[in-house]
Amino acid sequence: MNKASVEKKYKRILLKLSGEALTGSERFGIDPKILDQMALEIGQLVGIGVQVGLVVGGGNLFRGAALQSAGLDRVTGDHMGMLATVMNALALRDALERSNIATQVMSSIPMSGVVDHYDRRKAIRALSNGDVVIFCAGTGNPMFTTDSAACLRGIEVEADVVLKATKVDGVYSADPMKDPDAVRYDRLSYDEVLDRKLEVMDLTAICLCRDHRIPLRVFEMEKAGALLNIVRGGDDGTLIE
Ligand SMILES: Nc1ncnc2c1ncn2[C@@H]1O[C@H](COP(=O)(O)OP(=O)(O)O)[C@@H](O)[C@H]1O
Ligand SMILES: O=c1ccn([C@@H]2O[C@H](COP(=O)(O)OP(=O)(O)O)[C@@H](O)[C@H]2O)c(=O)[nH]1
Repeated sequence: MNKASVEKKYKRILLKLSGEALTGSERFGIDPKILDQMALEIGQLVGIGVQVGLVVGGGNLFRGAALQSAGLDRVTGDHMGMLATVMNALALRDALERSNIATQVMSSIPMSGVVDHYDRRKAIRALSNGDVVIFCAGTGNPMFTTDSAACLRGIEVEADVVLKATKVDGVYSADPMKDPDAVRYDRLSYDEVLDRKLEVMDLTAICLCRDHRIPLRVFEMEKAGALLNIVRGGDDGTLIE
């Protein structure tokens, strides 16, 4: 089958995977079964010629805010959080390469001998060649999140959309994990998310997407086939644009 002939809505995507999604049935760390499942789903996209950039979180290992609550200095905690995303990226690359998917890891924090340093032009070239590129170490700066890093890298590499894979199946009027009466939206404008302070993503990330007019879709990672369906034009989750 000719990859180019497969109908798809997006040619280049930036997929954000939360660190917590990697824990699967475990309480902490990385569940290898989840990695293999993700490699399978990402492989389906590569198989139809979609260019995939990935940003991976670190919340399954460390979060700066949580470390601060435990008494650590916030900036030190954020550095630990960013290093956690590098570990997740290495694990994800391993799973992708075991599935014969060519993958490059680029870190915002230089880490010679372990992963490449982020270089926008090299990233675009790798994506154009069909390699999966995993962007790790967030933005490289404390006080930010990997959601913001995903939107930033998505804008920089000129992705058609940012897809945020998460635990819930879209954006709701309130946190659906806490409020059983919360109502799910199919579509929202950036300003509606900001004005209603819908907390599914941090507001910096939403502002970046609004200012650079890149659409954003929030969807449930555990729903099998959702990712492929979205790339082919399906409407799983909530579209923010
Ligand atoms: N309005 C909302 N709509 C959807 N999810 C929301 C909303 N407000 C808060 N959330 C929460 O945001 C979480 C998604 O954020 P995510 O970044 O994947 O998780 P975390 O911040 O734990 O890493 C969901 O699990 C959900 O409980
Ligand atoms: O640009 C960034 C991105 C991440 N982090 C730190 O890395 C942690 C892990 O990232 P995040 O919480 O976004 O991961 P996720 O919730 O997606 O698993 C954060 O809590 C921050 O401490 C940071 O300091 N700067």
